[in-house]
Parts: sequence; C-alpha cells; structure tokens
Amino acid sequence: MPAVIRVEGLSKTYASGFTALKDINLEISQGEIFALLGPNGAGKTTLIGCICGIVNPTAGKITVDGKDIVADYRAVRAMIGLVPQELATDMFETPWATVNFSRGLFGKPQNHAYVEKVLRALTLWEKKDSRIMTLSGGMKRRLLIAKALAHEPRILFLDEPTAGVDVELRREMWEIVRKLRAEGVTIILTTHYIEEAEEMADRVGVIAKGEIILVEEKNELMRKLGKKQLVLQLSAPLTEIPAGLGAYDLHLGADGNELTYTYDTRAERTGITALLNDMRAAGVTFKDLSTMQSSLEDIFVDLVREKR
Ligand SMILES: Nc1ncnc2c1ncn2[C@@H]1O[C@H](COP(=O)(O)OP(=O)(O)OP(=O)(O)O)[C@@H](O)[C@H]1O
Repeated sequence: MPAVIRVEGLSKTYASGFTALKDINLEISQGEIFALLGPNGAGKTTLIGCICGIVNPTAGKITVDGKDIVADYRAVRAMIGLVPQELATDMFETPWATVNFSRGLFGKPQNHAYVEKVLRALTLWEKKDSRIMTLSGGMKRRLLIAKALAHEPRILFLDEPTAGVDVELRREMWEIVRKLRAEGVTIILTTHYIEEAEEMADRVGVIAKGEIILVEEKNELMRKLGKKQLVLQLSAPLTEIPAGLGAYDLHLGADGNELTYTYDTRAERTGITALLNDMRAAGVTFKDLSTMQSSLEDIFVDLVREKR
C-alpha cells in the first residue's frame, strides 16, 4: 500500500520551551488503521495536531498524499477529518445544522443526501433536530465523528475515541471505525489502551516522551506485549542458575532467593510445567509463586532499552 502520510524529522518545542516531539519519522499507508499508543503526555495529540495543521511544527516536513501541509494547507485540510477529544460546539444547535455547517466550512457544496447518510450511519438521524445538549454522551461522541466526516475526508484522525466511555460504547465506536475503513477511509487513532490497539489496528506506533519507540504490525507487537513473568520464592538461596535449567529464560534475583521466569502468554505452551519438572529434577524447591503481567509502562521501558 502506498504511503498517504509522510512525516520526516518532525520536532515540536512549545513556546514554554517544552519539547513535545523529537525527530519523528512515520509513514501511514493508504487504507490502514494505524493506532498511536502511548501514555498521558507522550505527544500523541501534538503529533496529530501537526499533521492536521493545528500545531506549527518547529522542524521537519509533513506531506499528505504528496502535498506539503504548509504550502498546500487548504488541499491537505480538505482531505482530513479530525475527531477531537471533546465536543466544542454550540449546545443549542442541532446535529443537522452543525454537520451541514462543518461541511460548509470546507467550501463543499451543500449535499443533504450525504449529510443524511452520515447521520444515519452514526444512528443520529432520529436526533437530527434535537438540541445537542439533550443528546447522551454516546450520541455526542458520534456527533463528533459525523462533524469530522461532513466534508467527505479520505483520512480520519480520532483522538482518544473511547477515553472515559463504557465498554458497550467502546465496542460501538470500534464498529463505526471498522465500517469507515471498509469504505476506504484511512484511520489514525490515538489511545492509551493496549486492548484498543489490539482490537482495531493494522499497525501500531508506540510513542513515549515525544519519541516514536517502534512501529510494528499489530500481531508482532502483541506477541511482544504478551509476556508474563512467573516469580518463584525459593526455599533455599541459589548462587547460580543450575545447568539443567539453562534452556529457560530465567533471572536470579533478591540475593539468590527469587527466580523469575519470563514466558509468552500467546505461545502454544508457556513452558511452566516443563520448568517445574526440571526444577524438581535439579533439586530446586520453592515456597511460593506468583505471576506478573508486564504493564504498559514496563513495556515502554523495555522497548526504549531495546532500542538503545
Ligand atoms: N500548548 C502547549 N504548551 C506547552 N506544552 C504543551 C502544550 N500542549 C501540550 N503540551 C505538553 O506537551 C506534552 C505532550 O502533550 P500531548 O497532548 O501531545 O500528549 P498526549 O500524548 O496526547 O497526552 P494525553 O494522552 O494526555 O492526551 C505534554 O507534556 C503537554 O503538557
């Protein structure tokens, strides 16, 4: 698939002197769902703000469909729809008026049939003449998407589409995103949630402290994220890992009193049964055991370490 968005050497330092993005290089392919995964303050919103022309980059170059976002601002903006985190619109307006107005902002001719199609697709048609303030939280979220789609963009950015929404609504949002992709829209979404990236994305970019740490096919990333640790409190301390256990990914810690085994939860076998058997054969016994799942934070730390 050809790249529809190219980001080269992008950096952003805010007026406060804070550097939110450092030398970002990224390509988004046409028709994919790309998830930008990162903790709070990682720079996700700043990055999409730069691509959408809302935030001025300090350095670097961005093209959308081969057009420079600065030199060709209007053409680029017309190709992009942005679903922000929060609704900033007149609460006394109606969905019908606000979506038609959004379309007009982009200089698109009126097209009531298209606006109707969008409102119906987002199950807002029944509410088209209600005041926005009377809509439920889920309806307001869907209205944000309807507004972003008003001018028929080919690329849609969703900034934390499911932050603070319940499970049912989250699934509904995912369904909407999938339908849009099926219609050929390229989708870039930001999220804190590994499950969201896992559920939705074709590729995932992990961002932390203003740097893209890795970009990976979703399946490959999930394999890396699927690591768990088994921690064994030994009955007696060891000075080294016995030779008979050399084939396992083991770490001896806590003055030889703790053995940690790292395994892949997605592998066909965890290897735990074999490890415990081999430990018995090697005469190593334990008094307690627990498991730990790597947190997103641990994973970021690991990834940063791996990169260096
Ligand atoms: N206008 C601004 N002036 C100064 N610093 C800013 C400005 N906007 C954002 N920042 C800082 O830049 C960093 C990145 O913010 P950004 O909103 O891009 O992160 P994010 O990954 O989207 O976070 P979240 O998940 O919380 O939305 C943060 O430390 C933030 O405080």
